[in-house]
Formats: sequence, structure tokens, C-alpha cells
Amino acid sequence: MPEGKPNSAGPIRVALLGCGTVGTEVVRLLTDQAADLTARIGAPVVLTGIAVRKPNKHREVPAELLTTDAAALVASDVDLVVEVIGGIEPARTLLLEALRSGKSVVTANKALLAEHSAELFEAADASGADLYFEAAVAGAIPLLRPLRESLAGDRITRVMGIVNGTTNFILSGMDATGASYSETLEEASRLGYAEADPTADVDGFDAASKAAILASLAFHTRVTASDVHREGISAVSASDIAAAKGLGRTVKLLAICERVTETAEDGTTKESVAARVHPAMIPRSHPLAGVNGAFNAVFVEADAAGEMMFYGQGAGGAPTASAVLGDLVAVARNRVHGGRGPRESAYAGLPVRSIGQTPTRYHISLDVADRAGVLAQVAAVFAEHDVSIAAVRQEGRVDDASLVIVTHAASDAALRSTVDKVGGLPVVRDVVSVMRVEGEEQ
Ligand SMILES: NC(=O)c1ccc[n+]([C@@H]2O[C@H](COP(=O)([O-])OP(=O)(O)OC[C@H]3O[C@@H](n4cnc5c(N)ncnc54)[C@H](O)[C@@H]3O)[C@@H](O)[C@H]2O)c1
Ligand SMILES: N[C@@H](CCO)C(=O)O
Ligand code: NA
Repeated sequence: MPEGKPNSAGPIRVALLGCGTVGTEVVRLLTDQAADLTARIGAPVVLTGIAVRKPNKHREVPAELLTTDAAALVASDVDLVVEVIGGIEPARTLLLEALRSGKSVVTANKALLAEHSAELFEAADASGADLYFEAAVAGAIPLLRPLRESLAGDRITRVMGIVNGTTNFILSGMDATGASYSETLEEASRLGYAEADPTADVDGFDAASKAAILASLAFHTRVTASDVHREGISAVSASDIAAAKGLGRTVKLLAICERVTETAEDGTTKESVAARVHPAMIPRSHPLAGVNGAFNAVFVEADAAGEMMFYGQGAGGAPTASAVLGDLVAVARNRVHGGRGPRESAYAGLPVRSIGQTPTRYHISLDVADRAGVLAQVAAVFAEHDVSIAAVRQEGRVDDASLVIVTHAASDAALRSTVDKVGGLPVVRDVVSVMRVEGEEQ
């Protein structure tokens, strides 16, 4: 259908691709809320088919709608394709096919959007179709639409938050009860938070995809997952959690997207963007420290609006389906009444900086020999690498001591070489924990 042309012909016909944790809940909401959806859209929604891989698996959905031929379903007479399969292929090919033939798309697939948004938006623009993906970042929380629409008149400077429910569930479990990493991961998978392959969660890939989507929207620049510096939580140990607790902090996996403005000697300014995902110690008094379980929370800072925080359920079948349905209603309304949602806006085209150029603060915890001059030796290595120390705490025991150092902002490279050299000092018995620190005054 040409862009902006109202569909007064009848119902909105929807194809659903995938029927796992999220897909099942999408079908339930479509069924339970059919009358309200019709009233809100101005036309009834008809689910014409559900593409699945295993048709004989027990599901609480109408069996007559199931098909294993997703391509044929996409090619059939539908207005809208909802994709909740996940992963790159076959989702990419199916959605490109849908968009090229003028069918609007709603997807929860952050992995796909973080790699292939350019070609997907191009296909949508060519045919005048819509591409909506609120469920892809922070589950139920309305976040992408506020960034894309409500804040379109402002200048966003920073987006920082907890965007992966599985890792937050694991870290808050480890912090609260001392539960093991594997126990909490199993529970997160059972509750439907984890990705099909949970290494996407624990190794930070899922959060990096979300950071790429957030940075792209916030800074009107195309940022892909490979532009995002990524560290997961698999190296976060019980010692890190204990060290954080001892300092009145907790460990969270953060996604941080920043607009960086540098002023040259001649007064000219140069802007770039940086996006990173890594575990960080934050003070227990920080609002993100109280975000537990599969909840997500994202701070947005904009010039005129100031600071905003978005908080809610970031994972799980029903919360995610809520965001999918919200997009479905928006896209269906566009079909019924004419018009189109916002297109990709990458006009700023800012350069993306690497983590090596982005200074952060660090916490380092060392087991050292408890004798005179140790602190001086350690401090000398920091000075040699130009890593400035903000605070030091030493706790002596009978024949050894623990030394906790918090640095001022330092580059990743400088910190790594400092830690390597400090770890090699004869007076240092063990480097217990090295972790970035966020959420405090510089
Ligand atoms: N679960 C969540 O909390 C959550 C939250 C936000 C976004 N998402 C995203 O939603 C999507 C779906 O997640 P999920 O948790 O429902 O995953 P899931 O693994 O529970 O469901 C995906 C389903 O797709 C099916 N599938 C695989 N290949 C297929 C094919 N070729 N044709 C038809 N079906 C096929 C699988 O058999 C599976 O049942 C992913 O992109 C995920 O990242 C999930
Ligand atoms: N696996 C994801 C699902 C929500 O995107 C998470 O744990 O946050
Ligand atoms: Na969302």
C-alpha cells in the first residue's frame, strides 16, 4: 500500500513469526484484548498465521494457525508482520521480504536491529512501510518512542542504564543472597528472561545490541553492535561482589552511551559518540543500585529536559508482549488512518570513539605484604602510568594486608598496563578485583 494511504478496506491482517516466550504472550494479548484493540485501532486485528519451527510442541495458541513455512506466511495477504523468532537469519531475510512488499514490521529483535538496521530502514523507506521495535530495548518500558519522538526537539547527551534483565537478575541474586552464578542463571532461563543462548546475556552481547540501538536513536548516528565496547559478567567473581559491598557499592552491568564534545586549542569543538557495556561498581545509594531482578532502568540526560529515569520490567514474556502490542496498535493505526511512523534518523553521522579513548574510573583491590613502603611502591606504578589515585584504603592483617585503590578517570590502556605492572611487584600477592566505577563525582 502506498505511504500514507488509509486502509479502509477492512481488518488488519497480522502474521506472527515465532511462538516462544514472547510470541505466546502476543497471541494471548491479541485474543484477550481483541475488542479493545479494535476500538483503539479503528479496525479489527486478525491473526492469519503463526510461523513455528516445531508444530507439535504444546502451546496455548490456536493450532490451525500454525505453519512451518514462515516465508509463505510473509508472502501471504497480510498488512503487518510481527517477528519474535530472534537472531539474524532467517529473521533478516523474512523481514526484508515483508518490508520490500510494503508490509509493516514490528520486531523485538535487538540482535538484528543492532547489525542490520540500515538495510531494514532502507527497505521500509522504499515501500513506505513502518518498522517499530520498542520491545527490543528494556522490554515493557516505553523508551525508544520517547527517544525517537518525545525528545526529538532536545539534545540528548547521555543514556546510561541497566538494559539486560538476566544479568541484573544474576548480579542482584549474588549480591543479596550470595546465590551462585549458575543457580541464578538457570532461574533466569526458567522465567523466560534469558536469550535462547544465554551467553548472549552473560557475555554482554544483548546489552551491547541494545546500547547500539539507544546510541543510534539518541545521537542520530548509525551505531552498530560492533562499535560498542563490550564486557560481560562472566568474570565477575564473589570477591568482586564482596569488595563492592565492603565499600558500600554494588556491581551492575551498565550500558553507557555518551555524546563527547572536545574543544581544540583554537576553540573549535568536535563531537563524537561512545558506547560501552561493562560491569561497574556503583554506590548503594545510587538509584540504579535499587534496580533488582529482571527490572531495567535507564537514565537519559538532555540539555533542556535535564535528567529522566525510565524504569520497569525489562524482560519476560508478558512485559515484552506489552511493548510489541503497543507497536502493533501504532502501526495498525497508521494503516487505518494513513501516515507513517518516524524513519531512521542518522543525519548527524558522528564518529564513534573506541573505549581506549574513553576514560573511566577504576576500583582495584590488592592483597599485599603488610610492611613499610608497600603503598609507596604501588603508588609509584600508578604515577608512572599517569593514573591518578582518588582514594586508598589499607586494612592490615597479621602478615598481609588488603589495599583498595579508587582512581580518577583513566584510559583503559593506561589502567591495564598499571595493573599488569602492579600485579608483578613482589610485594603484591594477588590482584583480587579490578572493576570500573560509575555513578560518583569525578
Ligand atoms: N524473552 C524476553 O524477555 C525478551 C525480551 C525482549 C526481547 N526479546 C526478544 O524477542 C525475541 C524472541 O524471544 P523469546 O524469548 O520469545 O525467544 P524463544 O526462544 O522463547 O522463542 C523463539 C521461538 O522462535 C522459534 N523459531 C526459531 N526459528 C524459527 C523459524 N525459522 N520459524 C519460526 N519459528 C522459529 C523457536 O522455536 C522459538 O519457539 C528475540 O529476538 C528476543 O531477543 C525477548
Ligand atoms: N534476554 C534479555 C531479554 C530482554 O531483552 C534480558 O535478559 O534482558
Ligand atoms: Na521498551
